[in-house]
Order: sequence, then C-alpha cells, then structure tokens
Amino acid sequence: MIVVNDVRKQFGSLQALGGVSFTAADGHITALLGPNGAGKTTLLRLLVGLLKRDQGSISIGGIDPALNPMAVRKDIGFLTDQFGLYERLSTREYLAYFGELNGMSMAVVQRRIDEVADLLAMQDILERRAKGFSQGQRIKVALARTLLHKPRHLLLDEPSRGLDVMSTRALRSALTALRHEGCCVIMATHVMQEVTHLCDDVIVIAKGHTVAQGSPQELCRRTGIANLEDAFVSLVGEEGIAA
Ligand SMILES: Nc1ncnc2c1ncn2[C@@H]1O[C@H](COP(=O)(O)OP(=O)(O)OP(=O)(O)O)[C@@H](O)[C@H]1O
Repeated sequence: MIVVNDVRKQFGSLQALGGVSFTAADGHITALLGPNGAGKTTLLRLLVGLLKRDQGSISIGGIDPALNPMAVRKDIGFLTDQFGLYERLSTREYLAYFGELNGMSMAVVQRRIDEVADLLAMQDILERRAKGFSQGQRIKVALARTLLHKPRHLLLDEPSRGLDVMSTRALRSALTALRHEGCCVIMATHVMQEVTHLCDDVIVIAKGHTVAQGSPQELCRRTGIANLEDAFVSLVGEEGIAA
C-alpha cells in the first residue's frame, strides 16, 4: 500500500506539488491523471526516493523512501521516460544484468526473463541488441526490467506511449495479472480509455494539488457526468477556478 499525505515540492520559485494526499491499495491499479505539468512525474520520483520532498509524509509498504530509499527500491518497479538501455547488449543480457543487480541468481533470472517476455509478447527481441530498437520495443524492454524482480509496488509513467495495439493489450493483461497477485500499481497516463478499462481507482491532480480520488464510476457520479474524460475536464476546471 502507498500512502501519501500533504506532500509538497518546490523547484526554486516554482511549486510543483502544493499538497498531494491519497492512498493506493494493494491489488488495485490506480490511475494518476492530471494535465501537462500537474506534477505527476515529480510525485512518482518522490515516491521512489529519487527526489526529496519539502513537506508531508510518504509510506511505501510502511517504509519512508526519504529515510530508506534502498529498502523501498528493492520492492518497487519504476518505469520512467528515461529508459537507459545499453545499445550493445541484447535484451536478455540487459535483463540478466539488472536481475543480478537485484540479487537474483542466474537460474532464477533466466526463468523470469522468459516469463516476462511471454507476459509482454516480446520474445522476438529477446536475443537482439538494443541498437536500432523502435520506441515501442524500447519501452517493452524497460517494462520487462521493471517487472523482473516481481516488485510489490509498481510505478509507471505513461507506460503505453509508443505501444501498438497488440502490445497495449499485452501490457493490460500483464497489469491485470499483477493486480491479481496483489501488486499495488500506480500509473500516470493521459489515455482515458485505458483508465476506464483497467483502473480500479483514479487520483486527479492539477497544479500540484489533489483534486479528487475515487473509482472512475464515483468520479462520474460526483460530477454528474457520464463520460470519464468530461468528468476529468470538469474536475480539473474546478481546480483552475479555485487556484
Ligand atoms: N527538475 C526540475 N526543475 C525545475 N522544474 C521542474 C523540475 N521537474 C519538474 N519541474 C516542473 O514542475 C512541474 C511539474 O512537472 P511534472 O513533470 O511533474 O509534470 P507532469 O504532470 O508529469 O507533466 P506531463 O503530463 O507533461 O508529463 C512543471 O511545471 C515542471 O516544469
């Protein structure tokens, strides 16, 4: 479970987060929705301990990432927009390297690489070097690395960008399987269809503040709007007027 309470973060004079609070449950896929610049990536980087918050509290499975980032990272998978692939390594070599860094034995890593490749439908690029990979192929490798050590918490920053229809479906079924296993998934996305089909819970942030949290159906009910995209626009609009 991830619990965030009144988290604030400033970059110089710019307030990126001005008070974000929410709970993301185990066995749920939680969407993080917000306009460009709302603070989604900043929030994810705080959760994984890559940035330090100015105020507030964060608990990742009971651990504060600011106090113990290494313990948090062992139990977390984080997909950022920086994939950091090594062009000269094949996908298998790259994943094996990260598996070893996570303390997995070679036999376990090799088995897990095959499992994750099946999950993400990426067997065709397993033995190829990353040089020349397309955007979709790169994101698959990064996702595979994120899932390799079976983290209890998964933070995904726009995971379906650049993926084709088949790969998007593979990603959705991978996330559904993780949800069944009790993983706590937070996914920043702009794809409303994905949220409607996949997510149990939605956190809406705008201008660095939490505007709403609830299931897609609850947000629609609260705004009196049947369509989630229109409900989202309405919620963000209210915050814009209040700010
Ligand atoms: N390292 C930084 N230094 C200065 N400003 C930053 C830094 N990182 C983020 N910001 C600013 O903080 C605000 C929130 O940015 P963030 O990347 O978290 O937004 P986002 O919700 O992920 O946006 P998008 O949907 O466009 O990816 C933006 O105004 C951004 O310019």
